[in-house]
Amino acid sequence: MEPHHPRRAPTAAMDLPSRPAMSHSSAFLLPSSATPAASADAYAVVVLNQRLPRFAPLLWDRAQVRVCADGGANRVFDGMPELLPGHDPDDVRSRYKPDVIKGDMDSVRPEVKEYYSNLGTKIADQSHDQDTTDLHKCVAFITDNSPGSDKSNLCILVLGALGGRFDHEMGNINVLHLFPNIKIVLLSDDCLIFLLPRTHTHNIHIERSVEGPHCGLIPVGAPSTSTTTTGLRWNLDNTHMSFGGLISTSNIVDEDQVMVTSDSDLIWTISLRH
Ligand SMILES: Nc1ncnc2c1ncn2[C@@H]1O[C@H](COP(=O)(O)OP(=O)(O)OP(=O)(O)O)[C@@H](O)[C@H]1O
Ligand SMILES: Cc1ncc(C[n+]2csc(CCO)c2C)c(N)n1
Repeated sequence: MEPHHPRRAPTAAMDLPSRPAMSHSSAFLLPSSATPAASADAYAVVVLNQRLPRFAPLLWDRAQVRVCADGGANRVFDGMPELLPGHDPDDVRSRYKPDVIKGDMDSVRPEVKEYYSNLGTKIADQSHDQDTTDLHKCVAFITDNSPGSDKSNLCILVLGALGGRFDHEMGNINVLHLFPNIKIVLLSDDCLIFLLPRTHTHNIHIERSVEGPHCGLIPVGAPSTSTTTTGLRWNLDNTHMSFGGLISTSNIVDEDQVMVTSDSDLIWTISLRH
């Protein structure tokens, strides 16, 4: 094959109508010393009721808005001093003050609620709504309160979203599908997840110092008739994916840039390095 020829004729890509590109990067996880301009993009942090990931203080420090989902406030109250040994626990608590505690308020401890309320945190009790999860309520709050109609620059980082109770995990993944136009990243100590809406072709920049190599591409909401990728060890080429058939788990990123195009919304997941 002559050097300037493409490695493969673009038959698969032509089956999918062309769509605008969307870029993704996990630069928000880089330490301050290595932070490129891209990670300076504004983001909100939501803390859920699970053990705080080790990078919680870093993400909290750089966030524009900090929201605790109900019992997530207990995790900040107890967990931030634990993650910052050598600092005075009282100083840490007063410094890591949520802007809002939101949810049905059956998990936040009364003394925690009172402590933050006295510091000026807004307490939004939504115990009347037993049909939406606390994360759903928090994301709706953030989108409703972010200025302008164009939410494409808004990013929401959700801490403690994975691992633990499977019903909660699935509820958290459902929130990605409920807000397909908002960039929401679910995080744990071990991996991250976000949605790749079918409306776009996706360029995922891999931050190799903090993420990879294990990854997956999963059609949670609906089967995909055609998904095409580049940059993976096991690429898809106009491939059908469904539960009960093929889904891409235990894949590996082989390049710094992964491209994904699909006719269905897909979940992208990648391991985080310790
Ligand atoms: N074990 C978990 N795994 C994943 N996410 C969780 C887990 N526990 C809580 N969360 C998330 O944190 C949010 C707040 O948790 P909290 O325990 O306050 O909720 P809750 O509504 O009281 O839950 P439930 O009544 O079902 O126990 C939940 O809506 C969920 O998004
Ligand atoms: C079909 C159906 N299943 C479960 C619930 C319960 N539920 C869903 S979200 C939520 C609030 C949790 O903070 C609760 C209690 C429901 N309402 N409808």
